[in-house]
Amino acid sequence: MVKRVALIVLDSVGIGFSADADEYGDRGANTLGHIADSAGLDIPNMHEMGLGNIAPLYGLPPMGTTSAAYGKAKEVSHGKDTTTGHWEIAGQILTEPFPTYPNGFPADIMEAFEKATGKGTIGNKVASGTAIINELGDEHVATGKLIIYTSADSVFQIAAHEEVVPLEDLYKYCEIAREQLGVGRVIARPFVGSNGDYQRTSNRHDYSLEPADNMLTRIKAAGKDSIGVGKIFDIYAGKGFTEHTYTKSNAEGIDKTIEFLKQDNEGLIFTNLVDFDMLFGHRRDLIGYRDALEYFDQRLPEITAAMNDNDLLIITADHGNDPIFKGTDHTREHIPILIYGKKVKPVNIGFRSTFADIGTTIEDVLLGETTANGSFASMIL
Ligand SMILES: O=P(O)(O)O[C@H]1O[C@H](CO)[C@@H](O)[C@H]1O
Ligand SMILES: [Mn+2]
Ligand SMILES: [Mn+2]
Repeated sequence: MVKRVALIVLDSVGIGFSADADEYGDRGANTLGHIADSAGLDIPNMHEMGLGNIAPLYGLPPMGTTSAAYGKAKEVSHGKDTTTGHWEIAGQILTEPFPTYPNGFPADIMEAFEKATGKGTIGNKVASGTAIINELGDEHVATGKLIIYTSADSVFQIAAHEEVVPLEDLYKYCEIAREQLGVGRVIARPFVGSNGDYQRTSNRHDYSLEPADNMLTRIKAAGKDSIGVGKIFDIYAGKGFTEHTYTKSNAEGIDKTIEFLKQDNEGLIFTNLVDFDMLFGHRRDLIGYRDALEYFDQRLPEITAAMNDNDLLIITADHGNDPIFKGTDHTREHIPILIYGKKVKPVNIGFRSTFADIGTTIEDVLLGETTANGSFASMIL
């Protein structure tokens, strides 16, 4: 009987564009495939688990026998952002996409925000976060006006210098925007530096819309532990958790996951490792992305060593972010699924028709019931 599941989302680690990728301009994208092909990928642990059995990956040929069950899934929801991907994993499918603003936010939205915060704004366009703080940082420091920007995702991002706008104030302005807007996420983007040379800090904070009832709320309602590690808590707007901890890096996210695994808990430990996406995917940093994957793989044995015999470890992703693809945005891709556990049969769970099969399976094994079809529990246990 499975008492505990550790679910780790490698943020943006997609495994090839999906059939509907054209709708997103993403035909040809393949995050893992292109990294393996262009940079070489030395990840013996995930290879052994069956990563190369899911889809062709250069240098990672399919294994005859794998150490984990493996498969992949496609996204049904309309959207390719973090919130949409995570919500679908937990069982909530978005038929109406969150609104996006490819031409910046309309005047009425900006006026209402300026009025409620009492702050002026600059920017208001689609931008890369590291580029726009260097472009507009000096003006922001001189005038105190908040830098507002968005992307292909449904995001309202507010960048401000930590010494010009205290963090508390920045977070307050984000809360105001959260109340005013229907975007998927409002994101605080604090930075430091001077004279055209600015760097973001790890005090980023995300404000998501509140999800419907999902895997998390049902696990919590059943009296089990529901533990969030990293930005997981924010992605679900804090709904459905019994405990959570923020992290500042993939390394710390892995440390915290191991700490929780060593504790006496029962239920779900749910971790998001965002560096893949934030530091490397959006920056189109192929080598950085490759190195981050190799680092995770090196630490995988520490994670599995901290597991009890009846625990399950599920490694997956939420969308793609191919570091050699055009632009700097997410890519519409399938997600890999690896399921490891002492009692897991190392089978191919196939190509799942929705990310939600992951959450459905977790509810199936932890609660003994599901609210949807799609559990692969009977294949692996
Ligand atoms: O370029 P930066 O600021 O990293 O922003 C990226 O991060 C956002 C949220 O993950 C995405 O929507 C994209 O805009
Ligand atoms: Mn993401
Ligand atoms: Mn992202």
